[in-house]
Amino acid sequence: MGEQRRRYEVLPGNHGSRIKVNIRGEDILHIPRLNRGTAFTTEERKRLGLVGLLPSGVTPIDAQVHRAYQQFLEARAPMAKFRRLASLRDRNTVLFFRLLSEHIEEMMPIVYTPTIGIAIEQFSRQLTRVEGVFLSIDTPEDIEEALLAKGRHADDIDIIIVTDSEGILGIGDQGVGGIQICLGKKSLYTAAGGVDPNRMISVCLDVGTNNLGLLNDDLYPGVRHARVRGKAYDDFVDAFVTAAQKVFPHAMIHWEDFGAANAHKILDRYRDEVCTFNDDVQGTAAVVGAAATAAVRAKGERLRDQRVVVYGAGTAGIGIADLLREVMAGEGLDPDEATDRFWCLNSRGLITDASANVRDFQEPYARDSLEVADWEVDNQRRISLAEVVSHIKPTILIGTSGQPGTFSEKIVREMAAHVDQPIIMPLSNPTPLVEATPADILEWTDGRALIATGSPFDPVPRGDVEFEIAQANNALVFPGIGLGVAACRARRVTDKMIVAAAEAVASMVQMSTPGTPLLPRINDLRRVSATVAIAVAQAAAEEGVADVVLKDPVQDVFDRMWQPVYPEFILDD
Ligand SMILES: NC(=O)C1=CN([C@@H]2O[C@H](COP(=O)(O)OP(=O)(O)OC[C@H]3O[C@@H](n4cnc5c(N)ncnc54)[C@H](O)[C@@H]3O)[C@@H](O)[C@H]2O)C=CC1
Ligand SMILES: CC(=O)C(=O)O
Ligand SMILES: [Mg+2]
Repeated sequence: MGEQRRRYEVLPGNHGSRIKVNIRGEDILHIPRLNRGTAFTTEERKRLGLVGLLPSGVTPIDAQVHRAYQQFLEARAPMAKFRRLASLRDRNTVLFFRLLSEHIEEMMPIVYTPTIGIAIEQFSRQLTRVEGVFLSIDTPEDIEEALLAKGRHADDIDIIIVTDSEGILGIGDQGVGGIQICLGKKSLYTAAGGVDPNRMISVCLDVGTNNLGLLNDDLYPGVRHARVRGKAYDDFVDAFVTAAQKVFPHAMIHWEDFGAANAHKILDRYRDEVCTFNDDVQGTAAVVGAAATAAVRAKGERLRDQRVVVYGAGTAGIGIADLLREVMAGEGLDPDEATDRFWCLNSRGLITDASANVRDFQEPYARDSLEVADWEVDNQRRISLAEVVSHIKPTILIGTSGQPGTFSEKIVREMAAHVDQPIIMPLSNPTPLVEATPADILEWTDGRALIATGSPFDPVPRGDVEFEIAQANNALVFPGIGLGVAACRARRVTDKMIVAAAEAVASMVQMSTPGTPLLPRINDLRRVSATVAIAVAQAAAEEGVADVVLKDPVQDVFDRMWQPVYPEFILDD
């Protein structure tokens, strides 16, 4: 097996903080998981052959964190901060995660949305060493070798985060630059969910790109042709899943930012066969399900009584509708009644049974065209959001369209004219793509709206109240789902496990005073993730898909969470 495996081995237990090493000297400083820079004590330097390779002073980790944080602050622009953090991550794993964990609210917008969107767009220009596995559709025979090249054994990997980069956030096709979204998600799996960073790999399926800017850029490092579609694409994905299962049979495959045509299709193709999870479909659904549940509870209502408009009926939007529908069914609605609570729009307006090019996963939500026969259409023959809002008087409005500013003042005021506390969630990322800003929504609703956004927003002061804005981002749930799946060795990720994650998050929300957010705060991510993990593992056991039954779920999940502390080295002779 690979070189890295032989050079060191993370021993089980103790939160991943005992490591057997059989290398000495400079090699240790070059492996981020082993390196601790000037924090190596004098004694360790002697044992590990590091004498003379570092300045003689010994810096405790707290001082290192302080220094790294000052360097972070000195970097002004978000991308400069991003580069600082990426470079630290590539030098010293423990210090990077200690810093990130201690400043998660401040640094998440750098390692994740919105700054990650810029990093992805600038990938070709900013290219440095990137961690990850790149699989090319032009050489599918190399897939297994490439997965093995990471030097990990069958049991070493819990999560494979994979993208084909067609639908990166709301910024579309980004070619191999999409690997950065996998790295951002990977950082959060560890910082929030305590998944050992060595137990994950990031994969980019390079199937070409239809981004003409990239195809015409000499610096673009991906395969230089248009996206391959159809059978060749499906066969490539299949070859990847087969190889991934063979090489890492216990790993959950996390799909990220596939295009609308493939995301639901791939999930449906594999969900009953392998342990697999689509973050945009299921992770987003769980967090929005939690926010919606918390909001209706605060209003003393139930989800089954809501009228829901989904603006942007793609990967995320329909995932959300599917989950809310399942919760409504759990509250006693039959499936048709539950489906009838949704009005979904795509770029062609309201989806009806007369709409063209309706995708399979959207079809259940197509409205009866007779019901809307006398509604007005715009000059492109579409039934617009404004028209839907004025007829339906929705209680919940969800934005997953990637279309900035589309929740206009007129639309929001119209919604608020009929509903006491409208629930409005403009979820599109990164920040510039938000359908409406929280400050505007609060202004247009006289502070009555209950809001959650996909990217972070500052609190909004209004009169005596400061409104904290919930961040309804799948980051609040996917780390806990991955942790829970790994802890109980789940063979599948079922809908009930996703609903359990949503319920776990909703149960942590206390909306006792005006202005409190609809979801737990980002500072609380580690506790949220552990709570989600326990709920997911319990649901997996109830569903009969867990290979390991947790005897003491709290202790078992906590024991599994990797902690950013420098490891004890056990020397191999
Ligand atoms: N907050 C969160 O956790 C998440 C947020 N998102 C965000 O949601 C947005 C969409 O992402 P995906 O669902 O993955 O993309 P997608 O491409 O699968 O779906 C976008 C949908 O929006 C529709 N659309 C486009 N223009 C429209 C218009 N003018 N009016 C109405 N609908 C329109 C498209 O037809 C499509 O159905 C992105 O900005 C993404 O960042 C996605 C996943 C998670
Ligand atoms: C958050 C996320 O997964 C997205 O915007 O695609
Ligand atoms: Mg995504």
